Amino acid sequence: MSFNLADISLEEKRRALEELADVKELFASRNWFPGTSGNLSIRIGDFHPEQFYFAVTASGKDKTKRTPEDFLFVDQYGKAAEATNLKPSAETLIHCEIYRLTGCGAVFHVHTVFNNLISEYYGEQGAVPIQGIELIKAFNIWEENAAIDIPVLPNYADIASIAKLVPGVLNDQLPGILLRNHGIYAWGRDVFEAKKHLEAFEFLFETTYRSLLLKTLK
Ligand SMILES: CSC[C@@H](O)[C@@H](O)C(=O)COP(=O)(O)O
Ligand SMILES: [Zn+2]
Repeated sequence: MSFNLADISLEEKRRALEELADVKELFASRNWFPGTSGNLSIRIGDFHPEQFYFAVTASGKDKTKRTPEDFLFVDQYGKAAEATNLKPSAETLIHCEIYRLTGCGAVFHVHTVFNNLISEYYGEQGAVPIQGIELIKAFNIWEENAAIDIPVLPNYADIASIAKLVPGVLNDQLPGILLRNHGIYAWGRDVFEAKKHLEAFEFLFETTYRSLLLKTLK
């Protein structure tokens, strides 16, 4: 089995780029890309763990702007799958690993104040424990008073070293991983689901932060 980027219809590629541009614009309006941080991707075409393609944000761009040079297509190794001067996100290998292991359709990464503070607070522990908050249902976990543990990985400078740790912490039930003092990776079947998951994680981080602070006032 082998296929090329050229085998995927222009219509599907155009739709993926438009969806990415729209969600990028929305997240930018929430100040979710401070200082050019963050990266987004959408998978296109067929999926086989050993071969797939996705559109990803180009590295180092001002992600609050909409330009013709915002995205490029890469393969399962994170290498450009077309002739381009653009460089894929420096963190593309983490997207590759998440796609390879989950077969999901979209991966979103943002740096926010709340996800950074919470990742450091629980960094040593290696996971953020959250229980009994309604929005856990956004992850399709419906039991009453459900408890989740959001994994926190060390923020190595070498992205390949972080990517190697992903299989060890991946949990079928939970579409997200924090990098310590860095940000969150959230994913889903498609853009709608990945966005829903990312929003739920951010809500849970903010709630956890504020509730820890409230407890100090007792
Ligand atoms: C400029 S700070 C952010 C980067 O170091 C990185 O963490 C990030 O999220 C964006 O990198 P990029 O290569 O633009 O995808
Ligand atoms: Zn980042």
